[in-house]
Amino acid sequence: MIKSPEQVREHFKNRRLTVEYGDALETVRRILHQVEREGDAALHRISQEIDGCPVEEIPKRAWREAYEALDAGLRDALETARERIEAFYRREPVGGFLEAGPDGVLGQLVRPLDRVGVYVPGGSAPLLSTLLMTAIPAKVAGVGEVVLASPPKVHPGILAAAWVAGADRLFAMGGAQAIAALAYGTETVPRVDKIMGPGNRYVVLAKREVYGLVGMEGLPGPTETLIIADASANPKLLAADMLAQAEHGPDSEAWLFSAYRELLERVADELERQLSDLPRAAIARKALARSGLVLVRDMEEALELANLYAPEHLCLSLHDPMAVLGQVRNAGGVFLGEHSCEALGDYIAGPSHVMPTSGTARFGGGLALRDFLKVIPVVGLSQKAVQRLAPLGARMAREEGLEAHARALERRLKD
Ligand SMILES: NC(=O)c1ccc[n+]([C@@H]2O[C@H](COP(=O)([O-])OP(=O)(O)OC[C@H]3O[C@@H](n4cnc5c(N)ncnc54)[C@H](O)[C@@H]3O)[C@@H](O)[C@H]2O)c1
Ligand SMILES: N[C@H](CO)Cc1c[nH]c[nH+]1
Ligand SMILES: [Zn+2]
Repeated sequence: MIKSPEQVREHFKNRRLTVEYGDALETVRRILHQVEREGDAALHRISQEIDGCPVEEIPKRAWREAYEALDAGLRDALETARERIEAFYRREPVGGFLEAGPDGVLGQLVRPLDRVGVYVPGGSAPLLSTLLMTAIPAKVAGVGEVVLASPPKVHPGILAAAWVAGADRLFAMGGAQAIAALAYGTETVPRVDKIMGPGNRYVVLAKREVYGLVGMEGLPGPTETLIIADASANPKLLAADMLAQAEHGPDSEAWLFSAYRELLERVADELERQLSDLPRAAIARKALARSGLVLVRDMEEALELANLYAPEHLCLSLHDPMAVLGQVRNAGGVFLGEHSCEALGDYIAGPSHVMPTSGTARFGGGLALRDFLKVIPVVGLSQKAVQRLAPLGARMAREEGLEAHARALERRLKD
């Protein structure tokens, strides 16, 4: 069960979108094409075929009723999560600038997106936390309209979370057909400017296919975690944290790297013990079979492999995690110390749990306020600056063979 660094290095080097496996892409393209061409008729038909019912919009009245029916414990949890997520994103620095200098005015306007679609997974579990973790930052950013999509039958917890997050509309639709509806628009579903949120292979592949027609924050897919542990770590907590991500789906991954063989052996035993009464044990076992325990030489090798893998979650279950934080280059999010576990990040720590997977943390980060904003540069040069800069621009234009550009610049020059 314990793997060597050599066994995993090649796998890590060749990592690609997990979602590409199988024939899902063909299915996704067919669904996208049908919804683009036929609108609502195809959307309802496909939803009926795959998810057993047509698409419907769920009115806000039903969200409020679901919220009012919550037990006090869940209501408190959702409200506390909302406060913490909001407070976190209010701290993100995103301001533009407009500065008058010797050359006139230069700056950047920062504007929220008009309409954003948020996909809330609901296939294997109703991820109401994902709704909060995506719709709340959208609202903090000032997005005009937040349109939610989640597979039918929508769980009451998702309706309540929509109410807590202050979203605008909610459609019971899932998978590639939901992404198609949000990207192309139909008679009933409004076309959005950007689609945010994670999902399974159908959702991720559909997002990738419609990129360009709409924006997106990235391609967050099946969850993954990589823990680096030293001798100070508690095997029971390590096993619990691995299982917390492995239970998401058979295509999830949960890795533990340590230079302490005895610790890995104790975690292996502990995994078996904890799996014995875990409701989603069968799913978790499949995920663990794709990942597992790795005996590394030392901390340096652990960090080198972690940066190569670029995990969604990097958990530093170390006596002194701050000592190695500076060496982390590729990760969706970092969790410091065994108490700051990833499951806290999933629900209530503050930062969104929507993070890059399948190695996309090499070039993308966790969901941020700026994902909901556009930056618009502003140019307002003075006459004096134009006299100095236009000849230089004209010279560059002629080098590019663009005479009209050069002349447009030279017409600004005063004798
Ligand atoms: N990276 C992150 O930030 C993050 C956060 C939360 C969840 N996740 C991941 O999101 C994923 C959620 O997946 P899920 O399946 O539970 O929910 P989902 O809502 O993403 O997918 C369910 C939908 O998939 C479609 N579908 C299923 N089988 C199909 C088939 N054979 N053909 C066509 N369409 C099909 C159906 O329309 C269904 O409604 C999990 O892998 C989880 O790990 C990631
Ligand atoms: N770990 C998942 C992906 O980051 C998010 C999640 C939602 N609910 C529980 N967990
Ligand atoms: Zn999780």
